[in-house]
Amino acid sequence: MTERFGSYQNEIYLQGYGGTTPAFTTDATRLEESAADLLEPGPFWYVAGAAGSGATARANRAAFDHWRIVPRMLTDATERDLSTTVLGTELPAPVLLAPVGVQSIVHPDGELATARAAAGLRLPMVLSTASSHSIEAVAEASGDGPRWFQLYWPNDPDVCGSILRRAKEAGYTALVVTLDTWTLGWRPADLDGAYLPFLNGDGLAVPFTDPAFRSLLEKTPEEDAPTAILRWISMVTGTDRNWSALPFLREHWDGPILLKGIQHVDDARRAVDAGMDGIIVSNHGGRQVDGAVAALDMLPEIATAVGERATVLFDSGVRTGADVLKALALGARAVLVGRPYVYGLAHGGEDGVRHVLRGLLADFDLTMGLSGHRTVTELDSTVLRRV
Ligand SMILES: Cc1cc2nc3c(=O)[nH]c(=O)nc-3n(C[C@H](O)[C@H](O)[C@H](O)COP(=O)(O)O)c2cc1C
Ligand SMILES: CC(C)CC(=O)C(=O)O
Repeated sequence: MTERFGSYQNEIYLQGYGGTTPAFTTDATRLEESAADLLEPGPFWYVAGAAGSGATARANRAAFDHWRIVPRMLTDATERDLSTTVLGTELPAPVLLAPVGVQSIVHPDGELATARAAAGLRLPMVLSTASSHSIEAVAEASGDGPRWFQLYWPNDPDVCGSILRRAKEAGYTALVVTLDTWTLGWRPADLDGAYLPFLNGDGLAVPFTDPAFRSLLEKTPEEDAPTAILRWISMVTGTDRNWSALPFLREHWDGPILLKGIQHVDDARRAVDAGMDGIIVSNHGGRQVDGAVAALDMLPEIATAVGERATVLFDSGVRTGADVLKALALGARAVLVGRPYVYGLAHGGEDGVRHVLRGLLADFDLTMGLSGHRTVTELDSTVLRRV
């Protein structure tokens, strides 16, 4: 029996006796609205924004509404165990923190605060290559907390090998390789504000602290930031890393590897045939291809095709406990959540991230219990109705 996450509900109600309420909302929609009041337009829209008309970001949310939970009664679900194991990492609940770069644009502590909050809850944080703090600094903040590393894949083998080595040495256990962002999608909100955080030097701590990357530069990033920034951007953009390059990653990483951004069942099969341990069904939160299919709509087909042979994770649009339940019932082993915890970070650093995550876990715990489920292994598509 793991911690009863639902008890956060009682904790909040009891605070009411002392005359206090949560520092900020527990509602996902209002959370985004209040982050808009808090942040400058540039950082807010960088986080909240999406590709093009936002059709895919909206579709990600709408897809959850086509599935409804069918609650069961008198099932003795008072004692629940939400724990699971994902590629050797034990999770108290099937939730990970999605890799989100440049977190210092919403709070100076950025990924350090996120790492502390995640570690306190024993939820894995997936650290982005575009982190505002170094691999090692975030590892230190994470302590003995579970941590994975996300790779934006540099086309220079020495730099790539060096970054992977550092991540491994710093205790990141699984590698997430993001495939859907080999160049940035068309993001009107950022374009209108002419806002791209990297050009201010945000999100470059990983390459700038990397000896192999630094050795390629005539002047250090401290002496000539623009040249270093452009060199890095050119290294991680482009499509010259392809399926046949995957063995390079295997040679340089001795833990599990997952491919993130898989949306087609044939790509899922290909990933597994190439020996990958897992995939993340994701459309990057609708930030890349406007008009792309909702990630949830592809999940059942992909999970059916490869779920026996590899670990299938899911992100893009998860906001509530019901969303977590639905994604698991449709075949995901666990979900990753992105923007909500970043809004929490904006509101209150480490405490803010913790509040958002505890809220999501409590909501999931109560939704599980009230729908009659004691463990996540009980969930399959029969617990849902398509409407
Ligand atoms: C501000 C921001 C930065 C992101 N940076 C990265 C990144 O560096 N690497 C990555 O793989 N995905 C990145 N993502 C995508 C997330 O990992 C995830 O796929 C997406 O946010 C999930 O959708 P959600 O925000 O609807 O939960 C980013 C997303 C946001 C909102
Ligand atoms: C391009 C990245 C560095 C950040 C990202 O993935 C995103 O903004 O969606």
